[in-house]
Amino acid sequence: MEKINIMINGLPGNVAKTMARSGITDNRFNVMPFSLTGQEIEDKTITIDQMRFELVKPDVRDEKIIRIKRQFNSFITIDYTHPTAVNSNALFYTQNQIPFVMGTTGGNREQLEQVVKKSSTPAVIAPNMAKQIVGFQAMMEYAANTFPGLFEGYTLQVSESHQNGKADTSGTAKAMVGYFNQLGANFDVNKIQMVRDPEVQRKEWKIPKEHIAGHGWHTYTLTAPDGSALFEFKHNINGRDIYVSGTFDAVVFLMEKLNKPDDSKKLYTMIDVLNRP
Ligand SMILES: NC(=O)C1=CN([C@@H]2O[C@H](COP(=O)(O)OP(=O)(O)OC[C@H]3O[C@@H](n4cnc5c(N)ncnc54)[C@H](OP(=O)(O)O)[C@@H]3O)[C@@H](O)[C@H]2O)C=CC1
Ligand SMILES: O=C(O)C1=N[C@H](C(=O)O)C[C@H](O)C1
Repeated sequence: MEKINIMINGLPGNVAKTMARSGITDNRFNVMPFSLTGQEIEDKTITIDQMRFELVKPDVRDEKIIRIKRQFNSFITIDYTHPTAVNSNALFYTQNQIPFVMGTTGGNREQLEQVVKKSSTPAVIAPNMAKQIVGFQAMMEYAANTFPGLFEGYTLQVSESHQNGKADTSGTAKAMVGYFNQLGANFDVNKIQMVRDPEVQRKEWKIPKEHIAGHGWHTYTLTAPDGSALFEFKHNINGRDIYVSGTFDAVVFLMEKLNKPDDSKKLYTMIDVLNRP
């Protein structure tokens, strides 16, 4: 089978690096030696496992992409950049007809979805690519659609802990709140408790020392009005390796969609990817 060209955007960021390391050794893919990066990055290149990537800043990307597209006439992009870049990057991909997997959280999510829906460019967008978490989301979606109001009157508490540099509230937690609200919880996403203090993470949350710099821990607690019942759901992820497999499945999924050009649907989630036959 022909290798799929992938461009991993967001280097030298943490998740983009994890994707690059795994992509280089995955024989389904040909990792392209370019990565969209932030305007402030000073280095012009970065080397990962002996592969050199040219870092492409926002002010030169319009010109650069013409040359990249000449060199690689078909490719799929993976975006693990910054919440402030989500909407402009999605616009860039759709304008240049580059199918993309958007793992980056934050930005204006409604606008993000609209841009894809109105375009001719397919994309998989999800705040969490860990397949086991996506499976949990699918269960929540089923419950929300099948038993709306099941937790009417219950009080919901949501807390999430991530590495200190994380810029936004957990996108996963926000998505989960959507399901809990369908189940009757009546919770405002602005009430999600964000923990970014390494000392609290180590001492109170007992997050292993070696993962303080890279983790995503989430707890959702539902308490009955009279306190007689409590339901708690947790997903605690150390490191970033778990996101690789789902992201790469999403790339393969998009490639299959591109090979079926009659499909008018353009916007997909990781639940669609998980449901792939
Ligand atoms: N969907 C999922 O499963 C997962 C999603 N994520 C999300 O992925 C995103 C990245 O996370 P992480 O790697 O930890 O973050 P980092 O801050 O480590 O990396 C982000 C990188 O993106 C760069 N960047 C900034 N602006 C742009 C731009 N316009 N175009 C391209 N690159 C840009 C940053 O540069 P600079 O430093 O100059 O700003 C930085 O190098 C976050 O939104 C995070 O929540 C993370 C894990 C899993
Ligand atoms: O920034 C992270 O690290 C993560 N971000 C995603 C989110 O905001 O939900 C997914 C995961 O929690 C890791």
